[in-house]
Amino acid sequence: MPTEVLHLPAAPLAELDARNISAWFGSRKVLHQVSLTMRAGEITALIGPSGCGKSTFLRTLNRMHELIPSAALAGEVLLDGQDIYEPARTITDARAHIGMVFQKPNPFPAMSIYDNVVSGLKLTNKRASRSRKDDLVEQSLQRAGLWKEVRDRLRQPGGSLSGGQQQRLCIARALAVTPRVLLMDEPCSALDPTSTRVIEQTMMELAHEVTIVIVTHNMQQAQRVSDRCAFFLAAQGTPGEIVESGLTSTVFSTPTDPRTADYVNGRFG
Ligand SMILES: Nc1ncnc2c1ncn2[C@@H]1O[C@H](COP(=O)(O)OP(=O)(O)OP(=O)(O)O)[C@@H](O)[C@H]1O
Repeated sequence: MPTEVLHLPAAPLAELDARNISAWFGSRKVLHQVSLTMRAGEITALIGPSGCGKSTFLRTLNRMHELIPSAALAGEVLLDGQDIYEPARTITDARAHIGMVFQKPNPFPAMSIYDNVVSGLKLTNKRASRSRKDDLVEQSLQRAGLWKEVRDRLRQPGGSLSGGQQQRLCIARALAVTPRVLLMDEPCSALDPTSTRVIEQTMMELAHEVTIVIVTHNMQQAQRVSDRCAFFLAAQGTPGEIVESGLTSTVFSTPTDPRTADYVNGRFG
């Protein structure tokens, strides 16, 4: 590994703007005309009770929803003003710009830590020389807050790491393709409180360089990490909608809708 890391340019900060997103599984509509602006360089939290469509909404933001055979979608997702669903744009293109980290850490367990980090390059059809890969691995692991713990064991399998370390490895893998947006679907729900705090710290440091959208059930977490949040709700038998969105401090302290107040105060969900 090189002793000095080239400073690899980060992608410029980008805003993600979802407009009138409706989503279906078969004939069942699960989201109705959801619009939300996720501002550049901020962390936006999606909150709401189970089944109200938060994960589905998140998956529409990088075209993962359309991979489910019965799934359908209406609306637009603008990345810096350009719709990722335009016919000329590909799924691979969307993935290259909008990365995702899942609830359960999912590194390739038998693959080395090093190869896990660079594995995203192949998926997005990016190529890099060996020395550039070395730099990319170091920088991505640093940004994910994992470098110091793994710098001497990069050839060990990803599966040898703890759960929290594996999740930071997944964050490093997502960052290695220099995305402009990072989507995180309950990234800490499988982790202990200490690992959770480390991931939260990592997110807050990353927010200066990449726009972050996180689904969380943890109200304290939403308040600790997010700048803004959106409260989703699906009333009995109806598709999910956003009831209220805004600055997290406002949504939690002085919500305008009584349903938001009930939810953030733990009265349901
Ligand atoms: N692959 C699928 N096929 C059919 N229906 C689905 C599928 N995935 C989700 N749904 C349905 O879509 C609705 C929204 O689900 P979604 O997972 O987006 O909600 P959520 O708010 O993220 O829930 P949770 O907080 O429990 O993860 C639910 O009614 C769910 O049952």
